[in-house]
Amino acid sequence: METLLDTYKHMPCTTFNRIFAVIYTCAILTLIYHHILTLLHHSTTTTSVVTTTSLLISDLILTFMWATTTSFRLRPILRKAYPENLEKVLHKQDFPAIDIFICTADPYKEPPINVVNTALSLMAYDYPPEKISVYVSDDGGSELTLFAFMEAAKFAKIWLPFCRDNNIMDRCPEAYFSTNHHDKVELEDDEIKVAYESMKMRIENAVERGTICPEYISDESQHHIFNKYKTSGFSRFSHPAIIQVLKESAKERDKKGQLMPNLVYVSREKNKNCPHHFKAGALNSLLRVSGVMTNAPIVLTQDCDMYSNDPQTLKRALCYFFDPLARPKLGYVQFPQRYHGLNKDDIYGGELLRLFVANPVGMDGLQGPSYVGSGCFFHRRAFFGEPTTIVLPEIQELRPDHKVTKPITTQSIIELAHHLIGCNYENDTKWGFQLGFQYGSLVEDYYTGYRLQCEGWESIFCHPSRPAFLGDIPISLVDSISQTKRWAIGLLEVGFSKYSPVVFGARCMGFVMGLCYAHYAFWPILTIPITIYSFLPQIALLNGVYIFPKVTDLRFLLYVFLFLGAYGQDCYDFILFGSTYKRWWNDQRIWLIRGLSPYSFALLEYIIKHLGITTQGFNVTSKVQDDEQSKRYDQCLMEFGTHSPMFVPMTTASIVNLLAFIIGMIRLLQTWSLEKLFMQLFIASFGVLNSLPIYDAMFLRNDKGRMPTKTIVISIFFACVLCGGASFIV
Ligand SMILES: O=c1ccn([C@@H]2O[C@H](COP(=O)(O)OP(=O)(O)O[C@H]3O[C@H](CO)[C@@H](O)[C@H](O)[C@H]3O)[C@@H](O)[C@H]2O)c(=O)[nH]1
Ligand SMILES: [Mn+2]
Repeated sequence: METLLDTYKHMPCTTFNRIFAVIYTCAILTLIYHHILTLLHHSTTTTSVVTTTSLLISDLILTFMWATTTSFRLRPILRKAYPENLEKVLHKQDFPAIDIFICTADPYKEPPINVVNTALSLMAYDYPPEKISVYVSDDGGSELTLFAFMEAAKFAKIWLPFCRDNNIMDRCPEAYFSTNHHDKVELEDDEIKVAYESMKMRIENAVERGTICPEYISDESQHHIFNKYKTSGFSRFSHPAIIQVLKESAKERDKKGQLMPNLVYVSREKNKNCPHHFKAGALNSLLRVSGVMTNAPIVLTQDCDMYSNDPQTLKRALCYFFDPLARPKLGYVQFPQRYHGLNKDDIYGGELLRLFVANPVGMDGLQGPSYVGSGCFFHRRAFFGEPTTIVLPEIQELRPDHKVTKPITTQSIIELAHHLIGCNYENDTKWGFQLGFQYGSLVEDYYTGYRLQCEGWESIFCHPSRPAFLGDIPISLVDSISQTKRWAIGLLEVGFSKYSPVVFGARCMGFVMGLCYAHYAFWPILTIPITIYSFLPQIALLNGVYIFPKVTDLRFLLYVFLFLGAYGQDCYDFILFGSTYKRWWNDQRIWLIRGLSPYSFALLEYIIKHLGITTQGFNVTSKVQDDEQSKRYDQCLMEFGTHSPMFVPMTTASIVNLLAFIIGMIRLLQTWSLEKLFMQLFIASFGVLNSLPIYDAMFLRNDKGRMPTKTIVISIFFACVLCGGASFIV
């Protein structure tokens, strides 16, 4: 299909994917059939009943996950937008206004200078500046963040005209100054660099001291604002609402006399007795504040570390909003999350290629991709009910079609805005349920996108070759798996709710879309098959029990096909979407690690929560880079450092696999017969191969990121208990 603004085409692999899916399904059914036969007719001892049942359960779960993955492969499409044609369709004065939301939550984990960089890169979009409003939500309630943005407001005056006049691509100052190829613009460049460095120095200095140097505060009004943060009892968990308009488009011009975007700082009221719903709560506050101030029809949500890497992105997104043929009920346009600073082989699988690229391409051919929290342009209207029936907010000023006529600094507007972000404002309203971003899951992004699509909204995946946004990735193992754990808990909350994708979702959106969403919702149950396959065959081998068919058995070929088929197709996807073999290998390893640790912990915590014992918070991922740690990350070393219970399952598994491998090899040398041994020995060897970086961290390295002795001791203990305990039972 082709229009002036965009085109799309089906991926050539579609036919192959569909045929392969049919063949693979037959193979799976045969295997399951054999498991059941074995269970009914050949399981005579308790051990064999237990092992066969475990394998049956594992394979059923793997089958389910395979089916959900396949739903992404049935109709993948690739799109292309032509932002250069936008003005042929739409006069410049008719370009819509946009409200950009940036969330930050902790000045020590999310350095304000980085948040400022993100904001500047977005303010500098190639777009009429007076139509852009940037709203920053500070859930950290910190004057350090406010101070950083006051500085940014000043710096923007020279940065925006500089980018515009020289047509700069890297509009994030930090990214611009850390590359060296800016030839033409040297003189001005130096001057701006000095201004940037001095701003950076002041902001970092303030963060380091934890307070703002008096000489940085230029006037009385600023003093007055910062005093708000010094009142007694003020903390990030308990403080009044603070809104500060740092730049008002209508009043201020940049150094070259052009209009500038609005820039508004918002820190919603917090109170220990009021649930604040983490990021979803912050975003709903911004929806309301921006509603009364500017009420732009287009809204962009952005994580604080995700800076813009391409000034055309907004126009690119608008291509879809203004193409009536693209999607009639378009609710949002999602760009993938991409990252800067990944190490060469991406040791923690931080690229998340499947999650952020391959799967969305697949969903794009259906009803559209899920929402991933950042880099997503929404129709404001999508937050107010189904495409055909609007859900009205409690006050007229918040309606998506309300026209704002007064300047944003009007006293009555400022007062109303403060009121709208009070702790108790949302009580007895529809916010978080029928209006705005959804509450009730730690992955508010996934859940919100899901519910929007259930309501009938469609979405589009936009994946230009130059990344639209670039963000930070966790560079230590514990950060990476803690993030996965938080996601997993959030996903379970959706998976086992009354809105579960397998039932509710499939009914609203159709079976295949339901399966796509179910793929994520039930991610964490992968822990069951992965844990069983990481321990059971190995422990059985150690005890001389053989639980798989012999090499000469036909069923052996079935296993070979199933294994190679799944791994092969996964690898093929990786290469197809432009990654490398090594990255794929690391990704499949981290898949195993996630199955062993974060998923199992998530499942456990989810259950504990449902017994009403505790609740989980949103543990913000650290975006601070420790130099030594960064160096090890760049060398692709796995970072352990300090003990975490989450390291134990993976380490225990690596020890058990090593033992099984050694004993298996000894048995092989003694008997020279591979027939019965082969499959279990193969699985153990595969485990060992995957555990190489773990052995390295345990025994060979002596840098600070090596595995702590405590983890080693605990893991060895568990390994002994497992192997010893099993031999006792057998
Ligand atoms: O109470 C909170 C907690 C977090 N945040 C912000 O949410 C964003 C994402 O937090 P981060 O720690 O970076 O989480 P990630 O796991 O890296 O983020 C992914 O997963 C989140 C859901 O768990 C989504 O919200 C994000 O958009 C998505 O990028 C950041 O800008 C935070 O400042 C808040 O504003 N308030
Ligand atoms: Mn993040």
